[in-house]
Amino acid sequence: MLTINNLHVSVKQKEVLGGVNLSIPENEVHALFGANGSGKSVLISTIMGYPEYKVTRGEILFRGQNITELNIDERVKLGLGISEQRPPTIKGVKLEYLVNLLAPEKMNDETFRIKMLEHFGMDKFLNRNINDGFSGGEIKKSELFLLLLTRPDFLVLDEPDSGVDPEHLKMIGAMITEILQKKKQEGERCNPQARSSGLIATHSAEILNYIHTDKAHIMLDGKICCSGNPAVMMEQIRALGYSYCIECQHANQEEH
Ligand SMILES: Nc1ncnc2c1ncn2[C@@H]1O[C@H](COP(=O)(O)OP(=O)(O)OP(=O)(O)O)[C@@H](O)[C@H]1O
Repeated sequence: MLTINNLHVSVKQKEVLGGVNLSIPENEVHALFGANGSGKSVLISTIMGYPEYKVTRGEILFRGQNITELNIDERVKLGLGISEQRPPTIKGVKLEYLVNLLAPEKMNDETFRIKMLEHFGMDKFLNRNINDGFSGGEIKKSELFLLLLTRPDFLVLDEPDSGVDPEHLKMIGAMITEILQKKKQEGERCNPQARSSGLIATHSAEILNYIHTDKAHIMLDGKICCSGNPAVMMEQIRALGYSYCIECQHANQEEH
């Protein structure tokens, strides 16, 4: 569904991604690990088309279409959606305004109001400016809530578990699972196996206790250096740290 070929990205004339290759098939959710500054957020921002990140080489394909040169809004219309690591505070714009803009019919839908607004505790935030004075966990919830309204076909999440306590983590996991539920087409029977695809950057991998991920990748110095089973990889990172990835990569380079 998403294919990235030899992606090189610069910011302020400095190369920060140096040849990323990644492929995420339909119905799969992948995890992205990597030390601080390894390039996870840059990769995610480039997938979404944030203009400060300049693609100098390579391409991003979404469902076979080259989206490398498309604007953010064009990518969103094609079905990409993001929850940012540090979303902005928007003073003067109430959350309710965005909800009405994105999905006006939902506000009059009783099932939605009970299931989504009350269950996820979002009703009390509707009347507040977006993210203004929200706690870290509340910001994550509010981002995911907006994604729940649009249910993108491909979800990009930048550290949805950072700064979230264990109880809220469970709720964040439930929200992500709900977003990933494939939109049911009219007349189509619900297939619980069918879900949207996604890429989740995480340090702690705590969120992966609540969401099934099919594969994980480790970023090192602006490249994906390793891919494999998410649980096994996280166990190795916990035991050996990212310095082991550096040693492993050096050993591989010498071998070749
Ligand atoms: N706007 C920017 N201006 C200058 N450098 C940037 C900018 N955005 C990213 N970088 C640099 O790109 C590199 C990768 O940053 P990135 O935010 O992708 O790391 P990360 O893997 O997400 O780290 P963390 O886990 O700490 O969030 C870093 O060296 C960072 O300083």
